[in-house]
Amino acid sequence: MFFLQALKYRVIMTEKQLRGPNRFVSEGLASTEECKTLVNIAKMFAITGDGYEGKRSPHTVMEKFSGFTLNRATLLVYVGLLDPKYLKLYLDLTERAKLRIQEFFQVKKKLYFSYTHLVRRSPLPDSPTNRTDLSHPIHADNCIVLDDNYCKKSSPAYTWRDYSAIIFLNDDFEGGEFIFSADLNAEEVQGVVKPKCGRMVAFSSGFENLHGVRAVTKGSRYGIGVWFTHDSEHAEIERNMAHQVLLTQK
Ligand SMILES: O=C(O)CCC(=O)C(=O)O
Ligand SMILES: [Fe+2]
Repeated sequence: MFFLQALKYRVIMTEKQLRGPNRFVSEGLASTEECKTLVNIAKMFAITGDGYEGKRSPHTVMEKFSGFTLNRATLLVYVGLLDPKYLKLYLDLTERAKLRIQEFFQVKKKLYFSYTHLVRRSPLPDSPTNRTDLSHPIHADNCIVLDDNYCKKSSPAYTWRDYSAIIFLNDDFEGGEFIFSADLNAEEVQGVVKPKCGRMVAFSSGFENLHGVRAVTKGSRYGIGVWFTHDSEHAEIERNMAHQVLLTQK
């Protein structure tokens, strides 16, 4: 059902256009049908703060963040509230992302999923459309940026993350561009990625890849964040559970 449209996967931006190391943007990872399906599922099941320790607005007070974690998708299938084909699609799409990342970066060492998170970002009703804050301030994914020259690789940062990716699912909203920046204030933006169904931005998770998200000023932005690690201790156990649950559904 999900492969009605042949996918033409291709890398559209690399280090040169994005002006920094270990980063790329690709298209055609997901079909229109697949994006629509996942957006609809998220509309039904995303919960405020899911995957953000319950916080409604973890990155800016101007927006509401709702999540649909792999964990909850699995649970919903387990209790019979979600058709297993949707969990399978969630797994398949993110698996495709992993293969493409391994291919592009020529990853030789074993790579594990570490965390998978479908997120909706929506402006709160009273937030102005001309706001200048970011939906997600500039940060690195595996260390805490203390200043423009130093990133501390210690808790509460997810220090084990080696590669990061965002799979975008829609474009019917305003703002919400993903940006790579040379500095914490987004004064020197190196690359701008406009979300769109099937587009993916992927990069190594360290200080070399400072990034953030511009304010979402209208509508809702849906994307799946996927993080990978070489450290088996931090492999996503929810993914194994999801596969186990799918086996019992046959
Ligand atoms: O949603 C995005 O485009 C980026 C999110 C992000 O950088 C993060 O969650 O660490
Ligand atoms: Fe990030």
